[in-house]
Amino acid sequence: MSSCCLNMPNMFPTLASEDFLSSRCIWVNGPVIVGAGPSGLAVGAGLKNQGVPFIILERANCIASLWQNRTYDRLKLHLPKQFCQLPNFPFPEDFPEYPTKYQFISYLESYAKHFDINPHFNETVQSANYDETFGLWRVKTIATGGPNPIGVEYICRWLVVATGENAEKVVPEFEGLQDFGDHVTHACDYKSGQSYSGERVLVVGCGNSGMEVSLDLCNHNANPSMVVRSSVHVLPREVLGKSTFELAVSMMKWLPLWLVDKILLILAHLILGNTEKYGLKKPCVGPLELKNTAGKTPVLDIGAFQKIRSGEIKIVPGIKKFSRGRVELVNGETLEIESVILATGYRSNVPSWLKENEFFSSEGVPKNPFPNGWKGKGGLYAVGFTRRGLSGASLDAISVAHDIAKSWKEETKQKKKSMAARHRRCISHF
Ligand SMILES: Cc1cc2nc3c(=O)[nH]c(=O)nc-3n(C[C@H](O)[C@H](O)[C@H](O)COP(=O)(O)OP(=O)(O)OC[C@H]3O[C@@H](n4cnc5c(N)ncnc54)[C@H](O)[C@@H]3O)c2cc1C
Ligand SMILES: NC(=O)C1=CN([C@@H]2O[C@H](COP(=O)(O)OP(=O)(O)OC[C@H]3O[C@@H](n4cnc5c(N)ncnc54)[C@H](OP(=O)(O)O)[C@@H]3O)[C@@H](O)[C@H]2O)C=CC1
Ligand SMILES: O=C(O)C(=O)Cc1c[nH]c2ccccc12
Repeated sequence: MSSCCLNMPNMFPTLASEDFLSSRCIWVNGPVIVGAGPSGLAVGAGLKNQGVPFIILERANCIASLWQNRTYDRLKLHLPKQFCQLPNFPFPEDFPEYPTKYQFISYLESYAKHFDINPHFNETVQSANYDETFGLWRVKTIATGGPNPIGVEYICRWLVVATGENAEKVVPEFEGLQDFGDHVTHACDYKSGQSYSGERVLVVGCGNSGMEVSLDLCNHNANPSMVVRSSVHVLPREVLGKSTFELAVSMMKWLPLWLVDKILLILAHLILGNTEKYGLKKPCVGPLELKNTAGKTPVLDIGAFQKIRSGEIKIVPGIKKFSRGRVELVNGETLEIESVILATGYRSNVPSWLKENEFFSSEGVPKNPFPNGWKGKGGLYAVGFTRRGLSGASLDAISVAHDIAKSWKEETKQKKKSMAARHRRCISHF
């Protein structure tokens, strides 16, 4: 058992909270991990391997909810599989170079089963506070799995934040969007272009989501116009049959970042031609530098660019305003459209629940850059905020599980020693 119910007011009088609905307060003998995505599962696996008990709290009703509930049907990993597997459990050998989302989900299900990880589903963390007096975290949740929602409070020494860089969708405000009509969807709710067949669709945003949604729309006989309001790097997913990402990783071992960026841009030019000619202005900063500094992922093209070149995907500039069935662009052009898909990205939700501002920034990511952003003070940890996708999450998870296991073992040993001493004192009294 990793946790037990306590009558908290007797044990820690100052920790009891009047304004909290809950009748349940649970002491966790180990860390509380928030989020059962790849990051949370990878930390759980590392802790299991070292015999450390823990609990995982997950707001959804399943593991990897981003992948299961908030991605479209035809999604594939866009980095080769060796960069996407989690620690201590390789992908099955028959997986293709770029596994489908269903293969990835099935791998994650096997991962959880293999390490016997059983998250608490339907439990959303509402707040987490550090109690300086006791050196403990108080994590409050609402559990909605039963007939009525109940509040639960967990008390623990270690808190692992694994809620991801993509926890909430970004929905920008546009003038007149409320008058446009009902057909406005965020990319996280887009499943397939099937229901858009024959429609004129405005796709807002030209990151990997905007590009891949536009491509999928084309493949279902819809007519997408994609908004490029600033700039974007488009790289081919592969160069002469070899993954561009893998090539970049190899070059990074020998060459400085700026040079790798230059080489990537030359290769992209050789393979795709001049992308700027089609309205895809390039950022001033190179693709990897931009990923590292601003978190903006370059597009790894899987076919959208060909559709842009052929005119099947139309590129349009920024949006001025919407009206019923229409959008007006900053260049004065007006488009008649049936639907809007907002491929406008995601953000962290950490600031909404973690009461801490030393380790995490106001954007909800660790302030320290990679590789130093995984450990805060007072037993606080972060996994999966490196802007380095699944491989970054795996590296974090290994460091975090190792560090927690070390201090859990030390503290457990000390607790055992003091209990033995107390026991001896008791015996000597008789
Ligand atoms: C469409 C898409 C495709 C991607 N493809 C790739 C790829 O090919 N390769 C790659 O390396 N990366 C890719 N990424 C990046 C992606 O961030 C990682 O793949 C991965 O999902 C990150 O794992 P995570 O566990 O950190 O976050 P998530 O997968 O987002 O998991 C976080 C979990 O925390 C839960 N949660 C959030 N808030 C709370 C709360 N308050 N209480 C309880 N639970 C909470 C969420 O429900 C979620 O299940 C992609 C991202 C997107 C959006
Ligand atoms: N196959 C795969 O593996 C896939 C991976 N992903 C990953 O998921 C993550 C999220 O990607 P994505 O969803 O594309 O989000 P991104 O944050 O990468 O892109 C958001 C896009 O929306 C634009 N945008 C934001 N606000 C506005 C606005 N008000 N008006 C016009 N445009 C706007 C941005 O433009 P600007 O740059 O000007 O701010 C940008 O082009 C990335 O890491 C990506 O790599 C996504 C899809 C597929
Ligand atoms: O798909 C993503 O969002 C990722 O973060 C994967 C990723 C990590 N580093 C990169 C550099 C270039 C393109 C994708 C990635």
